[in-house]
Amino acid sequence: MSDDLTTPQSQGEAELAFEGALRPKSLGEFVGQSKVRGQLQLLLTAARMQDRTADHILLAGPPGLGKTTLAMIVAAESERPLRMSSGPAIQHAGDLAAVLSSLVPGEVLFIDEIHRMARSAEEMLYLAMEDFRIDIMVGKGAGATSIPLDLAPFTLVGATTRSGLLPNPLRDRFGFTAHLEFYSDGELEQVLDRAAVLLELDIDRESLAEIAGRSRGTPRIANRLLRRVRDYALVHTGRADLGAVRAALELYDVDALGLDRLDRAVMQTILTRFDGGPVGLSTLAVSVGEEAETIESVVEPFLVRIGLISRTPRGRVATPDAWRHFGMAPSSAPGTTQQALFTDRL
Ligand SMILES: Nc1ncnc2c1ncn2[C@@H]1O[C@H](COP(=O)(O)OP(=O)(O)OP(=O)(O)O)[C@@H](O)[C@H]1O
Repeated sequence: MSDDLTTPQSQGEAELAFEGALRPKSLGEFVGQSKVRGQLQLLLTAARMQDRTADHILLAGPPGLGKTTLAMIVAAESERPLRMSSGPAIQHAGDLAAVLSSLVPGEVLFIDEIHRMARSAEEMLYLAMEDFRIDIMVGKGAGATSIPLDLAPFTLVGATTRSGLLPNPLRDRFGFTAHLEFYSDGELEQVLDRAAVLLELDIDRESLAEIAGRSRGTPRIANRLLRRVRDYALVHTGRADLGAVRAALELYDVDALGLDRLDRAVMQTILTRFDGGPVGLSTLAVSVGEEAETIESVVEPFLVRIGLISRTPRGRVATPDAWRHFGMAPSSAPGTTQQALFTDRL
């Protein structure tokens, strides 16, 4: 993926430090997702009242909506230590055994991108989640034996952008699955307001609303756009007002709907090369030179959500709103789309 300002994935050390400073530390500070907050609050309170570890929790949803933040909050609210790992870091059952066997009682284990864990580790995790026990294989072939190892009780918090890829036996072992939704503009305004206070940035409500409207329902993107607006105000205008917001976001190619370069490339491909679709995911990915997974988990949910494309059994189709947004008329016969009419409105 490119280094676009609107990429919902986190980008590098500087952003990690910035995000760390802005992360809400408790459920009370966490903006939006009120249903999930209520569900988590109940689960954690019940566990605390019975002095036991909370049930395992699966956090599902697109990147940048607060899964890591919620895992940290689960540990903080339960007053337990937190261990962080990720699916790509667990490529063998042994990697997982090393983590699990070193957990202290009650620890919260966060596994980000849990759908990318090795299959052999997944199987080890089933037993660990259910019985707090693993079987360690020693030796190979006919002489191999398995040695049972008891684990300290722990709470697993798994995060995934692709819950559909998790095998059922793993999904079933989570006591609770939280489905995180994109944030409303009003909720993003609250996220931005809180961030502006923490960054000591003087910015008016109208400007916050403008940034919120271009943030693709994603707090990570909202905070990142705010940072660029802060830079713009510092270098050019001296104040973070509506003019600075519009100029900064135009400079970074973020349009009025929050579409970025990749979104526009996808839409242009569907509209102009495939006459509005339907077009299959892999064809689309090849046409725009991007991985199918990125299109499916990042670009498409947003474009569907704002009503520019719809998914049909035969592929992705541009909606009438998409033709309108891009100032184009749908063609009546395939291959005759009037590309000359194309104006990529900002
Ligand atoms: N509900 C929220 N209220 C305030 N800030 C939030 C909220 N959710 C997320 N953020 C902010 O957005 C940023 C990204 O959040 P986080 O890292 O938790 O997302 P994520 O879903 O784990 O993303 P990824 O899947 O890429 O790991 C953080 O800086 C965090 O402070």
